[in-house]
Order: sequence, then structure tokens, then C-alpha cells
Amino acid sequence: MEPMPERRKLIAGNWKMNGLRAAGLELAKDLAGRLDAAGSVKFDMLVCPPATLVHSVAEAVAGTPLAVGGQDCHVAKSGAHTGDISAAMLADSGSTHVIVGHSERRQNHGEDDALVSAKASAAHQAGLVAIVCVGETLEQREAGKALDVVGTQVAGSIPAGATAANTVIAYEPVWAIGTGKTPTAADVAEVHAHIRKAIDGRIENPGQARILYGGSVKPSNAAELLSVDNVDGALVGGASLAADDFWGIAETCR
Ligand SMILES: O=C[C@H](O)COP(=O)(O)O
Repeated sequence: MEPMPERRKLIAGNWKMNGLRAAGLELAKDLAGRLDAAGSVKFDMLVCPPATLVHSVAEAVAGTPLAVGGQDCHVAKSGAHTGDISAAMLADSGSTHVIVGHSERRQNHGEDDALVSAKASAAHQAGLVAIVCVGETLEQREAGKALDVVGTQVAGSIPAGATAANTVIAYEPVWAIGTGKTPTAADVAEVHAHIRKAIDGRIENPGQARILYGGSVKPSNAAELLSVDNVDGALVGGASLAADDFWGIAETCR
């Protein structure tokens, strides 16, 4: 049997609703410069700035290995959807990726699995990699339902046509986001193994699909979290807003 090629880690930064132009461009250029200077590294790096900065950040880092993505997209290509952004617009602005189904979208905007799946499909149609987020609340974890909840979200949020190349899963326990709390390495391993099984039959080439962990990842805990089985990178919020912290996280997988 052929050995399975190693999955390259993806270190993704979700800036959320943070970043005015000057600071955002400075941060992106700083990271791109470090990546360029580092030469050959064992990870891919992505930043997802607010929509207002996608184009200028993409222009500022063009020609470097730093990738740029959006934080959400609409299911339609265009139309009367005030305030929304299509996947095609993100691609046109220099994005290669888009986050869909983040728990902040699920909670604050009532997004359900079917909508997340449609958004991921729209991303694929536009040639973007969809980063599909799943994760349980504290109440669900304490009720012993974490695996069921995450399995159901995975089943409902991945569209037909998903492949290991166009889809990344991000496991983000809601209670770990922005709280400084993280699950144990054993809990992360259990959920990621569950996700790996759950994507079988839903994502083409499931063994090669990347499954990220997100929730209070920092330089101090990154080495442990990123060495857990089936953890193929990190989706980082707060710590992606400071170049030293974000780079410090990435460096643990060099
Ligand atoms: O998308 C990123 C996550 O919500 C994690 O955020 P955090 O690193 O601030 O906990």
C-alpha cells in the first residue's frame, strides 16, 4: 500500500471585525515578509481580513506565499442582497479561501447547516476553498453531545462536490473561542478523529482533507494542539492580530 502523503498544515488567521487600513496592511505585509524570508516552511499561511481590506491586503502581499480569504459569503453570485458579498466578489478581490459557518455567523445571524452548505457550494463555484466551521457549545459538551453535534454539523454543512482540495473543516468549540479555555489534547483528538470518519463519503479523498482546530490558540499552546493526531492546522482569532503571536503559532510547525 502506498504511504499517505503528509497533510501540510494550514495556519489561518480570522481577523473578524478588526483592522483599519493602515494597521491591517502593516500586519499583512509583516507576515508576508516573514514568510518570504523563511523560505521553505512546512505550513501554508492565510489571513482573512474584514471584507473592506481583502482587496488591498491581497494587492499588498501579491507574489508572496501569504494567502488571503474572506470571512463569509452569500449563496448567490450577485443580486439584491444589501450588505452581502458573493464568493465571486471575494475571488475577484484576490481571495483564495472563505470561512463559512463560523459560530459567530451561526449564532448572530441564525445560519444553519443547510445555509452553510449552500455557502460552501457557492465558494466552490467561484473557485474558492471553503473553510467550513463546526463546533459544540459548552452546554452540548457538558451534556455529552459534542461528537453528535459536530457529526451532524459536518453531515449537513458539506455540499456535493467537496474535495480535499476545495474544502477545509475547522473544529471550533464555541466555549473555547476568545475565552482562553481550550479542550484537552485528548478531547481534540477524539473530535478530530470523529470528523475524519464523518467526512468519509462526503469529501473526495477524505484522508487528505485538512481539519483545523480553532479556539484560543496561542504561541504557548500551539505546539501541543498542532501535534495532536488529525490536527492539520489552526484557525486563529485574537492571536492572529499580532504578527509575533501569529508567526509564533506557525513556527511551531516549521
Ligand atoms: O475563527 C477563529 C476562532 O473563532 C478562534 O478565535 P480565538 O482564537 O480568538 O479564540
